[in-house]
Amino acid sequence: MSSLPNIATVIGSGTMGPGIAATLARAGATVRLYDISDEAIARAEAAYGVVTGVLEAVGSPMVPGGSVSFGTDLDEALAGTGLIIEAVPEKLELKQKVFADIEARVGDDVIIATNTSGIPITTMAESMTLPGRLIGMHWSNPPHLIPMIEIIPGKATDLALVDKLAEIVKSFNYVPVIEKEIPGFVENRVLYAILRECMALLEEGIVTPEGLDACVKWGIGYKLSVVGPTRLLDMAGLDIYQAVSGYLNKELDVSTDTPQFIKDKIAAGQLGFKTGGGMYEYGEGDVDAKRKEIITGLIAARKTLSSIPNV
Ligand SMILES: NC(=O)c1ccc[n+]([C@@H]2O[C@H](COP(=O)([O-])OP(=O)(O)OC[C@H]3O[C@@H](n4cnc5c(N)ncnc54)[C@H](O)[C@@H]3O)[C@@H](O)[C@H]2O)c1
Ligand SMILES: Cc1ncc(C=O)c(C(=O)O)c1O
Repeated sequence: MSSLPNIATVIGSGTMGPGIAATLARAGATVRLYDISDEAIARAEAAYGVVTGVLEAVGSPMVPGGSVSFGTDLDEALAGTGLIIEAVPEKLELKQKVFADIEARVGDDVIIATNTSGIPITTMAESMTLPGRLIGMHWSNPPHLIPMIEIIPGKATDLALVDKLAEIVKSFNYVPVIEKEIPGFVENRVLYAILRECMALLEEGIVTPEGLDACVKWGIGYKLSVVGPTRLLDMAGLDIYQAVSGYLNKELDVSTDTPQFIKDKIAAGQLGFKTGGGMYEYGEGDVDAKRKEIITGLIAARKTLSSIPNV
């Protein structure tokens, strides 16, 4: 019998919610996707066919009986649910308000998982009636394509939930990575270390955005998609790592704030795909075309990576 609850609820239907909902439905769950915004729900409904097409394309096994329903009624979304995944914007107070609204409506045994990118679970759980039921379940974007989920218990989390959630994650053929709590968790600590250096290199004019993307894609992304950073050190030689890190680590960017040129772009309304401009400019139809290229590339890469051994 699958460990995935029969009914699951996803709270927040923005970038992450719809892909999470579709993945759980594909694994056989009756999923309720909830948002406060009618537009967000309408967008998710309109895009649902594309998302399920992607799951089909990567050969994600389909357990019959799964479905997604879309709505803005929280009581309906939570009725009979066994697993709630919160995916609302990354704001502590908002998430805590959502947990309070949920706790007022569900039984004590319902698991509440949060897709926070890195706010400590312990902090988020402080306002909860039953803090032991909150656990970090960090999906990577796009969630219906990246088959790995970080699982992070907070200080108050009931430890039985860790194994339970890991079994749920395995039930839809994703890899659970269980971690100790630390701000940003593991994936975003590594990603943001890379992004900090990348943004500093751009700000200093050391390389163009196109050059940076090519260098990181081939020099780092391609290799790390096959070997992982730990094995990479064996491949390079620990002596080489010592020699290079000895002079290079002290040169790397250590700034603690978001770079000014990114703040300026945000102030000018340049947020990326969602506003039609960000690090690059996009003309009519360019965003849709880029999204398609990215999804096509991720499907092809996932098929290839799934067919070779873990190194
Ligand atoms: N975008 C990413 O790449 C990514 C990856 C992994 C994790 N995350 C994390 O997942 C969470 C969601 O991120 P996102 O990118 O999908 O955000 P988003 O801004 O794209 O979507 C959030 C959705 O939540 C809805 N919402 C706001 N308040 C709500 C409420 N009270 N109840 C229900 N819905 C509400 C909004 O209407 C919106 O549709 C964040 O914590 C984020 O850090 C994001
Ligand atoms: C820039 C960025 N920030 C956060 C996350 C996830 O929490 C992602 C991602 O999953 O890709 C990201 O790209």
